[in-house]
Amino acid sequence: MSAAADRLNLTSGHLNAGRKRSSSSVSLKAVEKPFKVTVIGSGNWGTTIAKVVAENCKGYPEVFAPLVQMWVFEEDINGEKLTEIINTRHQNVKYLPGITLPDNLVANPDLIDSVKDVDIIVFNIPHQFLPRICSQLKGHVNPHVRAISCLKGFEVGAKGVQLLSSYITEELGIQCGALSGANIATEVAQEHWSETTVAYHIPKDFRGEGKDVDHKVLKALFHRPYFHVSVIEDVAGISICGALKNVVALGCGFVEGLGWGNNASAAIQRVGLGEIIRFGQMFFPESREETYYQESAGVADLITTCAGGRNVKVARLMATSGKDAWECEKELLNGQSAQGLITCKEVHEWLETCGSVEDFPLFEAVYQIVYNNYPMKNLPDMIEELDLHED
Ligand SMILES: NC(=O)C1=CN([C@@H]2O[C@H](COP(=O)(O)OP(=O)(O)OC[C@H]3O[C@@H](n4cnc5c(N)ncnc54)[C@H](O)[C@@H]3O)[C@@H](O)[C@H]2O)C=CC1
Ligand SMILES: O=C(CO)COP(=O)(O)O
Repeated sequence: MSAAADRLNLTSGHLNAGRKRSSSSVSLKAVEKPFKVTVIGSGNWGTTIAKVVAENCKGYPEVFAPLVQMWVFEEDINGEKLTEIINTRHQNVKYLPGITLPDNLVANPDLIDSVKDVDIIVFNIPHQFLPRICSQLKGHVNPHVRAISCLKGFEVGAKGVQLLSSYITEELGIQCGALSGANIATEVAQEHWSETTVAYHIPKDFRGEGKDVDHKVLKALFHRPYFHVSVIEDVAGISICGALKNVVALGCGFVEGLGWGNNASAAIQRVGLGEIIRFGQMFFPESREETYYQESAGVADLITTCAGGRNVKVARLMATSGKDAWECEKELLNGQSAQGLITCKEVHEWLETCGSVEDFPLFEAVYQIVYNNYPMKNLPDMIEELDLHED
């Protein structure tokens, strides 16, 4: 095969604005053995990312095995199995209705079978389910498998606060990066243009170009004409922002639900961005401050989530109805998860453990409103008081 024929060109037309990141035009060598990919998760974002990945695996058979499996937490939908509906009608009628899925995407209810002989696992489930999924997968995943986590959250436990990618690496012994960005799932599924950030460290046991997953392979796996990918190294930075912007979005929902308008929402986002960056600097010093400003996973994700995500909707309903968070989540989301409700508790527990609650007054205020019924209208004072205390 000639050098030219042996290379694959993926061009996005996406400008690199002088940042240190992967090129938008990827020249990719055909690989020794096409990578087999499985997506674990089939919710709103899980199904959307499975669609993206399946489109690329079909489009680049020199690089990826065309058939992509999606592990589905099986459910009965009006007497039919969700997996059967997906495999026959090519729609996830519960979590991504109205979107046709590629026919090379196969739903599998058997977690262990779905990762058999796989090279790349894309994790995409609500983060509260990750520990159980990892414990089930233990012993069934080869150490050379590579992974990307699309989850937004942290794992807080005996080991302190952990990135979910690090948790996957520790539990399964596999290298894991992250994908995070300003990506409301339904907009991506409808193929409206958006950007995202993938972050991945090349592991010590990297087997070489054409044999192992590198930044070019990841770009080929996720980049679509409607979904522009930048690949960087800062796994911590993109993961911290992805997790914490959900907490900030709850704060925005409270002030919007109270009818305070755009100025109040912008104030919450300003304070929130400061706390996100401080959290990164205090607990993940390897994260890079420029990631928060320059990448889709940074301030852009904060803006889109606070404008139209599920967390903001749940918090708005809490404010307008007086119902608690769990009732509002149930009423609005039909089985989907507002991850900020769990993350604000995990963050509170971690900050309490290390005596840093007062350094994060917004995160603390959101926690107190969700779990201890503090009045939302006191939010400005809760932030202000703690700010003064800090001085
Ligand atoms: N939906 C969105 O717009 C975006 C979501 N994310 C993140 O992606 C991650 C996954 O979110 P979604 O796919 O939207 O999930 P989702 O919020 O739609 O959750 C529903 C999923 O959870 C599954 N599930 C329910 N009980 C389960 C159990 N016991 N064990 C395992 N799975 C169970 C359901 O089967 C379904 O697949 C989250 O961390 C979220 O923050 C990131 C970007 C965008
Ligand atoms: O992460 C998201 C957008 O990037 C989605 O946010 P919500 O979970 O609040 O819908």
